[in-house]
Amino acid sequence: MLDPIISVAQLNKTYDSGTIALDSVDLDIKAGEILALLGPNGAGKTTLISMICGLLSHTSGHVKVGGYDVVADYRKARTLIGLVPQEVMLEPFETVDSTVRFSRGLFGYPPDAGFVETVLRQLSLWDKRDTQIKELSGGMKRRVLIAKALSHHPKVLFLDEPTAGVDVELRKDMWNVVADLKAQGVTILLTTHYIEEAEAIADRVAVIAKGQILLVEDKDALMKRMGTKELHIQLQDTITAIPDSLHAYDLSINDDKTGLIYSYDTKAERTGITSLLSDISAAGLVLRDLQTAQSSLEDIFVDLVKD
Ligand SMILES: Nc1ncnc2c1ncn2[C@@H]1O[C@H](COP(=O)(O)OP(=O)(O)OP(=O)(O)O)[C@@H](O)[C@H]1O
Repeated sequence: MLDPIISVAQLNKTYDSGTIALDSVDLDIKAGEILALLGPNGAGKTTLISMICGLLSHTSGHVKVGGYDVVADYRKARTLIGLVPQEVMLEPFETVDSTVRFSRGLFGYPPDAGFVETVLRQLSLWDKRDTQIKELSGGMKRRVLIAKALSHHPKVLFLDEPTAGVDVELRKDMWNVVADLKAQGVTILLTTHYIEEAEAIADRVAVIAKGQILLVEDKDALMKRMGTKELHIQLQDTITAIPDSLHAYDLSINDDKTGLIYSYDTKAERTGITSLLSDISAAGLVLRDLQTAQSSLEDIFVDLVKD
């Protein structure tokens, strides 16, 4: 990989309690990509993000952001990073506008009303600029967290569960915001429990469980490699046993015994569907309906972490 913007090497974290939260983690993130970090509760996602952001000390290993070591060159590395934390931490009596302006100042940037307006408009917060934080809905507060993180022109944005507790409409809005940021060249690392979120917006997917990275792969390639497709064949009459003449096919009877499910590999030269359908009719079974179903990233994820 050419010059990753984030480079994590052999990172370990053992908390004082003895919990091993990260176990030899290696992870490179390319500039401009959206990487979704998926993992069950307690997998180590927040620990990893906090360590990349230099907020938490590590037991051993190295993390570089934009070429700067997050411990030795903390300040330089931190200026490149925008962090949207999982928990909403905002001053309730401040307005949206002052929250974002203040955060920009903290990073040493001079006031720039035009830039702040652009950020607020991008996040559909412009109309709320004079509203106090305490009067905003939960979803709007999350947007303010993003605006705050963007106030100092970060090159890398960390979104820790950006849409937790947000309704479906706002979630899709947020996905558009993330797509806009990517178009501007911002690298994004996002953690999420909504796997359809990763499926919708990520370029690559990393799966972490028990502090270990199980896989990092291009999302489309992963779905192609691990995904299977099913053909659901509804029959005119109920079926209790698969006819002998169909035993060569990977078939099962569906739960309500009204049809067959055929699993096939989309990458194989032949799916076998044509011959299956003619063999079904030769076996005296009458078709009523056909449907295909593709396994989702969620199915793949569950498969990966079930052990
Ligand atoms: N400050 C701490 N002290 C001791 N153990 C901790 C601390 N913070 C986290 N842990 C433990 O480290 C492990 C990883 O936690 P972490 O919060 O990184 O997981 P996560 O993947 O972000 O989980 P979630 O999806 O629930 O947010 C867990 O076993 C957790 O209990």
